[in-house]
Amino acid sequence: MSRHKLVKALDLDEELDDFDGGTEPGYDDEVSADDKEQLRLGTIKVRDILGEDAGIPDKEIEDSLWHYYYDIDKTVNYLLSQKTNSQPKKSKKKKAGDREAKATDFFKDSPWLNILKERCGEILIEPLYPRGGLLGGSSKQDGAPKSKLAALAAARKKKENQILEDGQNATSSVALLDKLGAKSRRSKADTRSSSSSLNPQSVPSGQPKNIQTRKYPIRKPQNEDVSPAEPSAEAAPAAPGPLPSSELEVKPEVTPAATPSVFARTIFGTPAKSHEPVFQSADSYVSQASESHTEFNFAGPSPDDIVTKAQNTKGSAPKAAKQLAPLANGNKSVNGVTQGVSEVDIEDTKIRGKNLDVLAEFEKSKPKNAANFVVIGHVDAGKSTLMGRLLYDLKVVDQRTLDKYRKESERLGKGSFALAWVLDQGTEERNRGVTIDIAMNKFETENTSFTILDAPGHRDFIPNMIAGASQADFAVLVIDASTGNFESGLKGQTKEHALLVRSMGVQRIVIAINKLDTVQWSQDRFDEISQQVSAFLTSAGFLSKNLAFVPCAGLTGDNIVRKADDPKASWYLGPPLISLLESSEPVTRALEKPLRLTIDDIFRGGVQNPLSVSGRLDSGNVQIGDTVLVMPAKEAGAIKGLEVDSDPVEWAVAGQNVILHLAEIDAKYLKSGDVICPPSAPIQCVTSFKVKVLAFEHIIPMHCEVHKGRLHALGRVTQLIAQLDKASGAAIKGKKPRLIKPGSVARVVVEVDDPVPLEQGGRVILRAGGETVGAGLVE
Ligand SMILES: Nc1nc2c(ncn2[C@@H]2O[C@H](COP(=O)(O)OP(=O)(O)OP(=O)(O)O)[C@@H](O)[C@H]2O)c(=O)[nH]1
Repeated sequence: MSRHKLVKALDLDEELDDFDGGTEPGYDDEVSADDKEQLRLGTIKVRDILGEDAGIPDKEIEDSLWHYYYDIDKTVNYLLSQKTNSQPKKSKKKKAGDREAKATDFFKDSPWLNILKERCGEILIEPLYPRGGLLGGSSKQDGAPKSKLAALAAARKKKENQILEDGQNATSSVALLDKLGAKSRRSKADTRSSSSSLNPQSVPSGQPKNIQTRKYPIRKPQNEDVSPAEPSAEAAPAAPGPLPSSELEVKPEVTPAATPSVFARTIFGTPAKSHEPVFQSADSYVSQASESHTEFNFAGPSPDDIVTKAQNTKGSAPKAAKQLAPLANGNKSVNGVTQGVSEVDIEDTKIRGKNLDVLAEFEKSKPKNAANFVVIGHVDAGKSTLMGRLLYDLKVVDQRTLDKYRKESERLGKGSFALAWVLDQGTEERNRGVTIDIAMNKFETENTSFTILDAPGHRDFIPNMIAGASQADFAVLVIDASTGNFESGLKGQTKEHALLVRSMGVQRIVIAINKLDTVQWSQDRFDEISQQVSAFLTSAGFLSKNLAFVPCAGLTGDNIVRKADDPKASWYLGPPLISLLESSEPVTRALEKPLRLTIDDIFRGGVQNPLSVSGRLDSGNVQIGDTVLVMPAKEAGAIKGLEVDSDPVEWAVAGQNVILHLAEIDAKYLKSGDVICPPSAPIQCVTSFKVKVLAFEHIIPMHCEVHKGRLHALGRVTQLIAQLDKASGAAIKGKKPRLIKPGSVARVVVEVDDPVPLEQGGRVILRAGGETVGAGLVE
């Protein structure tokens, strides 16, 4: 029997939300009747395999069954190895070796007890940018740069000051910066297609307007199948600079990292390799930058450094942002962090905003309904194709672009992926025919402004899927209806994705039963799949009224934006997918709460904006001129510019996807997953927290990864405080639990190595050994 049981009857609202915890921890540790029966049946099966004369007492068999969660094969293997090892030993050395083998054998199926040290690093997703001072790496100690790359940056800055003192003219550097092609990383798709061959009358009343698309960069998580991209840090030794290359940090080979960005390549001198730019229109940018970097003198200050410095000097603006007091004596407590923040006197920013009443402005603006939806489902269910079709039929993507994709994909022998290429823009994604990271695209209908978050279906990229789902208001679950594929998908990521989005608070889900062309639009097949999926989703905590099913074929466009053409589909009288999307409820915005923005991406927003971050405003509001705090670095900075959906604006409110152009803060204090908040109401950073967790797998004290949006932290479940009653949420009295079974709810303590910004009510996902083991609410 596998340990990986399916989780049934999980009503997360009931189990996680609707109770305020029990009184005292406790758990009835006695073996339940169910367990006893499993042990009895298991013992019979093990005896059958081992034979009656094996000479192993029942107790030993039961212990092994208990350890292996009743897995017969593992139990038999273990008992056989025990038996072999208990033979008389020939020598002392052999004895020691046997003991070691026995222990290794015993734990070989317990991944959390057998994690190689180097794998601990592997399970984190590397940010797109190289860490260590230039970008990323928000944690710092005693104000000193952490890595040698940071030292390289510091040395460069020192030299830059020298040059400025010598009266070097910054103007030429601006020109050089222009030459380096510091363009916006965003690509705007052609919003007005004139040449679409599709039937324009078929587009429903909700015609798209003012449509923009944006592709997020590819992050690359651990994945054995994917040929590892060149780790970003590897580029460092090649870069000339004050430090000898041997002294620079080189990441271990086991840590696959994202391909260096154009910016990183420019700075570090790594030649652009097989990876194409992430954005549609960035080809010229890459070649320009690649050419330029060869002429750039790395020993001197970077053009941006010079420009920024010159700007600061000109405006006689002293550094407004201050480094906040480090944690006193390494005190890692929540209070320590908060106190550290409150003790710091943050100077007012020199950037002058209009000091608007943002909430009043928001009310005045009569905002359009906005919704983010995440597209989830098993690998190859047709998610990207479906979204590509949606964008094409809505004329977000024009005919010429699609023809180009068709030609290129056919050349690679992947002609059927042409529509998926609208979203999958990374070279590796296209070569392999799989989505690796969230692709973000926008489109508007008459009533609503939508943001699509196309998630990868492959199990190796679940962390990226989690990042996308954390920003979603509702989900579109895509199911491959073709023979055999629905069944394998259900066992695979269909269920896991659905459980994950529910755990992250998503309540509404549109189910696109896709590829119905492959089963001749069989109504029976549609009904069979709808019933099974509906049963699972309601058991996972979705209300029936929040489920909507549509039979469709992304490849042909039937029932996506227009009704199906195929006469075999005439039995379906309901609306196409676009109408179901449009019926989504308006987003509830946490306008009154303090500002919280989890950083999704950090990039160079252009010549005027050397440091920009993107993300969704979880709560509160911001405006130009605001001073903000970045946690956990505890660094303050100022907002010098703002964009909402790629348009420059004065202010932004919760629920909007924004780009903040920052000033008076160094990029080295920022990384994906960090939180931007007001200095007056900073988010707490913790190294230990209690979680009310719903177990997807067995949970014992074990190593795990903590995921919250783009935040990933290595940690451990250190205590199982109590198992909780699923109905009342009260702690079950008795001894502390030894393990939490799948489907149970428990209160556990999780510790992480470095402080992470987390607050009560935050939803986290716990993963271990590449599996999602639980989801919970931070208490
Ligand atoms: N016959 C048929 N094939 C489809 C349909 N939709 C997608 N496909 C094919 O299914 C394959 C996978 O499509 P993708 O869109 O890449 O699937 P995906 O779910 O985005 O894949 P990942 O993001 O990598 O998980 C491609 O070959 C598509 O052409 C459909 O409606 N009918």
